[in-house]
Amino acid sequence: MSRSFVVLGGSGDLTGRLLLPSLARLYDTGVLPEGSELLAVAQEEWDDDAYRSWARDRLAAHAGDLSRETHERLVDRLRYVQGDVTDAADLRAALARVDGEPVVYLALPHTLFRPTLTALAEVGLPEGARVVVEKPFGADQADARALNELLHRLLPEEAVFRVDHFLAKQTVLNILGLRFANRVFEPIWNAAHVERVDIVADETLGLEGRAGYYDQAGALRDMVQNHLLQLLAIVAMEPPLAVDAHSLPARKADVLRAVQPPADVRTGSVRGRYTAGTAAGRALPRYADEEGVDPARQTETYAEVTVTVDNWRWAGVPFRLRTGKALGADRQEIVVRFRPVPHLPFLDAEPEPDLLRLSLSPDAIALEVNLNGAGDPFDLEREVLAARLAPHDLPAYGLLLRELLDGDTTLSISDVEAEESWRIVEPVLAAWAASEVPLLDYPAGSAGPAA
Ligand SMILES: NC(=O)C1=CN([C@@H]2O[C@H](COP(=O)(O)OP(=O)(O)OC[C@H]3O[C@@H](n4cnc5c(N)ncnc54)[C@H](OP(=O)(O)O)[C@@H]3O)[C@@H](O)[C@H]2O)C=CC1
Ligand SMILES: O=C1O[C@H](COP(=O)(O)O)[C@@H](O)[C@H](O)[C@H]1O
Repeated sequence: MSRSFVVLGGSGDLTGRLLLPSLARLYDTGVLPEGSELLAVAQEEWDDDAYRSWARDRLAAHAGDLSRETHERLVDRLRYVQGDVTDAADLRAALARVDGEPVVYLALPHTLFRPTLTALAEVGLPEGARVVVEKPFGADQADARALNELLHRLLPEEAVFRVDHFLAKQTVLNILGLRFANRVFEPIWNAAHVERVDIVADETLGLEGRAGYYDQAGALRDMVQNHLLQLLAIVAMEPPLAVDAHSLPARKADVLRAVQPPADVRTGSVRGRYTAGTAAGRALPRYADEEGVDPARQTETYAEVTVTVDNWRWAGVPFRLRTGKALGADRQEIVVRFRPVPHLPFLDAEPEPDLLRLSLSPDAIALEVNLNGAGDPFDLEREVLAARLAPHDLPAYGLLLRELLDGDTTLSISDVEAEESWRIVEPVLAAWAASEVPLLDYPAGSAGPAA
């Protein structure tokens, strides 16, 4: 049976920049069955033609490498319904327009997940339906629990897909290969050999017109609660029995249960907000002056939190999670820093620690080591053993949508993981809301707030 997508929030940035280009690619590669359609729901007063015209623009901007014919094949299958997704009558009318087993995709601001699922529960879903929920999964742990209860009333857990597109990034999937398909890393992948781990997602992008969502989320909810903790989970988890829907989410859930927030949030976290400046050659206004921002909300655009993983393998190793918008350079990487050797047989040498850099953009893996240099064989020099990863056929969202169509939840976030991730960040959110940690300014284009 063909599957049709009902995208709630089908006129948003996520849909235009990531979902439509990925769907076009899936049509192109024959993964998406010919009869599949996409029904977008949003509040704009558009008809099908107006929506198709918007979609054409988005595809031209974000899927320029695909042919016009491929764009048009998708555009022909797009339809639009104006409605309020929190209103049961509007949802019923939208669902009545699609045949078969729908995939209902909540491409919405997180504050709308609960009212939307409540309305969806009132309407009910046909047998075989699937529901996809974007990140952040709610606003806090209580909200996540309520969302899980609503979802479980509607569907079995196997039909729920909590998306975190970082899991489908090439380097992240390669961490599984690196760790579990090689003999060399796993014996040293523990507190005896690893001194610290840094997980960084710095962006030069600013708000980019997303105030409606971002100003209520902030950097901690937007990136740390989900993407960065998922990266930590993949780096720190125990070996899964198999890379499948049973083992992978279960091992990630285990390690997330062991993660502890900073003992003192005042010293274990930093929050900041950008002021006017130039990032990646673009002049950006103060965040507080961006359209749609309420400065009184004190929304942070930079977040840094150091957590520990209190289990046998990682006791005492700090994991620093850092992300920010409007920074001086794009940098997405995990850096594993190894401890010094127990005895150095080279006199007067003070070598840097070995570093394993897992870069998510570009997708690359590099091991920085100390080797004997040119000339004097007793001098040490820094060398980098590097590999660029072979490109995947599909971008992260394409891969996730393919998994979703196959009904494979290996890369979905489980109900337990979603709630545990909130447990970890909640003390930080509470301390920040109580102004226990100052909101530091940093100029757009800089390296971030001075810690
Ligand atoms: N943008 C990105 O880069 C990424 C976003 N995400 C996640 O995707 C989700 C959506 O983000 P994004 O697309 O950026 O947000 P946007 O603010 O760009 O889009 C929100 C969408 O929701 C619609 N909407 C809002 N309220 C209602 C309502 N009551 N009824 C019907 N439609 C409504 C808006 O339509 P209208 O304006 O007509 O109301 C719009 O289509 C978030 O959870 C975000 O975390 C995840 C990864 C990347
Ligand atoms: O989920 C999100 O991720 C993007 C960064 O993802 P990338 O794949 O473009 O690196 C971030 O810009 C956005 O704020 C956040 O919602």
